[in-house]
Amino acid sequence: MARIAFHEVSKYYRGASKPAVDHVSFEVAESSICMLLGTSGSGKTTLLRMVNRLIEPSSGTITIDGHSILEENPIQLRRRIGYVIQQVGLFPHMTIAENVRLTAEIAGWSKARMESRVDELLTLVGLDPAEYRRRYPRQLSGGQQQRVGLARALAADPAILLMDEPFGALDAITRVHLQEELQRIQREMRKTILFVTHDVEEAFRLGDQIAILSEGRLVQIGTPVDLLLKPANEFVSRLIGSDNIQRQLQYLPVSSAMLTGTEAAGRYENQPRCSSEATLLEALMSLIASGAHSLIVYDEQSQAPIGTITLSAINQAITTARHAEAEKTTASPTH
Ligand SMILES: Nc1ncnc2c1ncn2[C@@H]1O[C@H](COP(=O)(O)OP(=O)(O)OP(=O)(O)O)[C@@H](O)[C@H]1O
Repeated sequence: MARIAFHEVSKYYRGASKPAVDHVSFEVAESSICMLLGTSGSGKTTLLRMVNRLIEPSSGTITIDGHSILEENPIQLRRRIGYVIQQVGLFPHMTIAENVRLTAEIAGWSKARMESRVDELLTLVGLDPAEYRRRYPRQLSGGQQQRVGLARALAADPAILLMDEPFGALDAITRVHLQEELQRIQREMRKTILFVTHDVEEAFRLGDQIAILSEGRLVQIGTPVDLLLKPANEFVSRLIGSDNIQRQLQYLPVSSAMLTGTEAAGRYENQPRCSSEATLLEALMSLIASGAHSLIVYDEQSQAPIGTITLSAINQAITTARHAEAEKTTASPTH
């Protein structure tokens, strides 16, 4: 259990003319990933670090499962919250196993349990324990060190993970590998994750929800599809590139372009199939690969046919979204 709720949270740093975080309210559902996305200085890190009380809010409340974190001892609180940062921060004079074990020790695991736990964790993050447990941090690449950072954060089995640009310093290929690893681990572990990034692609790839911040304020929060289909204003639209064709294909569901009823009538015979949960890109690839004029869209749960999808319907959906965006931009030149 770990639902995080922010209620009217603000942070004023001493001497600053504006708040770093300004009356922010939203919730992160249990076992979900919420990405904090925004330009530099928008308050992402400040908001994140208020959850484990490395920074105290000036006003407002933060609750975990309905209980205010301000009423909890900060040390106890941090024991049940994993924290991963870009600089990793491994102890250089300790082996990898010792670095990971330290967190498990703090959490009070028995000695025997700890040994197997370290190996389990290293395996979980894709490092062979036999090869890596005796190495020192300097003998690991940046990506491998970040894997250890994740293992260490998971060592005490926290329900919550706070991640602050953990993959920001890695090259693009390693970053995608680690994002995929995190997705795999999350399918198994179901943590509640708050993840700071300024990389839109990363936010879309990992986020169940994306919270968009600007100048300390929460501008919009929603699923990647919500943001693509209904960006709250031009700032959001520009930030996420809502008119980016590739992004639309990658993230919009088949349902946003599907033909139903009379439009689709008579087309259910002998056509290749496509799941209702597929993306437009997956549908497009199937259309190209099969050479078919259309695909029958099947409901993922009931397996009943619910419509069809064609190349021109996909084109139409994307064109409509782009026109809607262009009209919005013309109507409201400022955000
Ligand atoms: N300790 C501090 N004292 C005073 N001001 C601070 C402090 N830490 C951050 N700030 C200011 O608060 C604002 C928000 O900073 P924060 O680091 O939370 O933003 P961010 O969105 O995480 O930025 P970045 O992506 O560049 O890390 C910035 O204007 C920053 O200068």
